[in-house]
Amino acid sequence: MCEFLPVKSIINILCPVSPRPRCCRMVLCAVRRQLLSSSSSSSGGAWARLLHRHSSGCVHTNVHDFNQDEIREKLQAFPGGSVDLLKQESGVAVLTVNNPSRMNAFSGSMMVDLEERVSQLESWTDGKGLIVQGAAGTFCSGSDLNAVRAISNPQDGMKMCMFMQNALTRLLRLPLISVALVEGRALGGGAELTTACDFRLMASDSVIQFVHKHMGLVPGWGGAARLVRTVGSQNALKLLGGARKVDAELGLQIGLADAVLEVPRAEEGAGTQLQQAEDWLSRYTKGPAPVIRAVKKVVLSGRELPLSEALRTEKDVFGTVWGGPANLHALASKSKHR
Ligand SMILES: CCCC(=O)SCCNC(=O)CCNC(=O)[C@H](O)C(C)(C)COP(=O)(O)OP(=O)(O)OC[C@H]1O[C@@H](n2cnc3c(N)ncnc32)[C@H](O)[C@@H]1OP(=O)(O)O
Repeated sequence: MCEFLPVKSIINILCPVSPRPRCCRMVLCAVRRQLLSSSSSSSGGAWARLLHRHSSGCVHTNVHDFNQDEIREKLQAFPGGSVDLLKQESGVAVLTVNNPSRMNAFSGSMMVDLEERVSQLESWTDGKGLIVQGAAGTFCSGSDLNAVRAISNPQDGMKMCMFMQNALTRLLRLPLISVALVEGRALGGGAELTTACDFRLMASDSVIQFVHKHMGLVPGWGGAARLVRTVGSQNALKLLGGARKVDAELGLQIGLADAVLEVPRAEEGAGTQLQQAEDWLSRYTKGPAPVIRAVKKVVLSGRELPLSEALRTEKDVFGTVWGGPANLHALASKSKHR
């Protein structure tokens, strides 16, 4: 995955017309000089990265041959199932991977659906939280093996991989606090999907398993990189190298699971697992959206950026809430934190 946009591409974004007017050429020369001279400094790099993200919203645009539209068209040739989004007034949305006849395996069109739903969530300014679940009591059995067989050539495999890395990276970077509600099985790409959420809640009888090794593969949707950051490299090596089944107990022990949900028993009044997930998440999504979103942004920048850049981002995000309505209200109410 490339983080930096080449200087040439930045220049093209700033002035896409050709031939460029003389006045434009002079300004662009100065910009190019500045970018090249500061490319080794963190501020130049940060600026280039920022431009890159803002210009495309896409993680892979600077990788040779990555053409989102072309890949979308290819993926649409493998239809079936859907990825559904329900935005609720509470500010918590529910994203459902829905292909129950194949244990919620991802068809090609579902990959395209997923990317579209992520785009919708990116522009949902009132959002605070997200629950990702599978339909009909099981999470997701990875990519649809019928589609995998049909696109088993390396070129198409790479394209699918980049498409899903892009969609899942954007999912994790949403300014929403996200949780994967794992019921039944999360296998292969399904296990990778759980790592694209901030938290994982496992039903007591559920299993997360990176079965890639058994398929002669390694994760390709960004799941290995995220798994290492979540459970550490030793545990990640065990889970990937042994294709080890992670039940709820092991999940809690290694930090892959954040909580285990009760088996719902109507007579005892335990809510459905979705209701339990909403209750669990509510401790983090209680409060005004700008504050919750700011929390996610500072944690995200702390996780992804070098310290100097993370500190700068933290300052910028702080500036968006300092003196804001929630801050002024708290000051006026002289709240005590006992
Ligand atoms: C970079 C991404 C890498 C990947 O994700 S590779 C894919 C990894 N996933 C797998 O290999 C899952 C293979 N499936 C299984 O192990 C089992 O089906 C599974 C999920 C444990 C469920 O077992 P059972 O409860 O016994 O149910 P079952 O096998 O009869 O499955 C019910 C129907 O679902 C289908 N299914 C399950 N997983 C699928 C998949 N990934 N792609 C396509 N179809 C899939 C399965 O073929 C069966 O369909 P049918 O009833 O025979 O028509």
